[in-house]
Amino acid sequence: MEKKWKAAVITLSDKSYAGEREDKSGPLIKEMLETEDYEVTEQILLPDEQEEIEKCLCKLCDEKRADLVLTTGGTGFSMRDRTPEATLAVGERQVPGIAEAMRAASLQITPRAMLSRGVSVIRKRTLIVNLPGSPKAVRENLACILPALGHGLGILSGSEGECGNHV
Ligand SMILES: Nc1ncnc2c1ncn2[C@@H]1O[C@H](COP(=O)(O)OP(=O)(O)OP(=O)(O)O)[C@@H](O)[C@H]1O
Ligand SMILES: Nc1nc2c(c(=O)[nH]1)N[C@H]1C(S)=C(S)[C@@H](COP(=O)(O)O)O[C@H]1N2
Repeated sequence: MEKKWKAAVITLSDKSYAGEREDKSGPLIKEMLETEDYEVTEQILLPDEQEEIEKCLCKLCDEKRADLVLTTGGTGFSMRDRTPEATLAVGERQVPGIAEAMRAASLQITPRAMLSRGVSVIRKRTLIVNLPGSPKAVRENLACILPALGHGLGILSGSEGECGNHV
């Protein structure tokens, strides 16, 4: 059956891009999305280069018209971590609640959750969400937001009008 949402996944990792470490986080996101109502149409691996990240995000939103773009990696304190800056640069509207929810849930697991600077924004009809880099963090953060994403994507795409008080 055709999936409802078109999703793209970008891994930001200098090591994986250089072939020094297998990217496990991008494929994990794809697997988690595909157990739900998402088709992952693009899976991309990039180094932590802000300009490249911005170009890629714009292309996925403006040309490919993805409903959802999930990034993994580059949200920490390392000097080359620029994913939030690139995301904010292309975003038209901020969605702070998604990052707030992920950090709140993750803080129940590890105090290091506060070290992720990840953000979430809307550009045109696409929602972009930054996830941290490790597969463990990806699993925990994505599990936290997945139950609410579909409703937001429905409103963004115009296929769902009202915001009812569903649990
Ligand atoms: N894409 C990934 N695939 C598998 N493991 C990852 C990935 N990204 C991060 N990790 C794991 O999470 C740990 C911490 O993530 P962090 O983003 O600091 O990695 P890093 O190796 O410094 O990043 P980079 O690849 O950009 O140099 C890494 O040491 C690695 O074990
Ligand atoms: N749920 C959850 N969130 C997490 C973690 C984790 O293990 N679980 N790791 C944290 C750590 S150690 C860091 S440094 C930040 C940033 O990760 P990044 O630099 O790989 O993007 O995410 C944090 N968020």
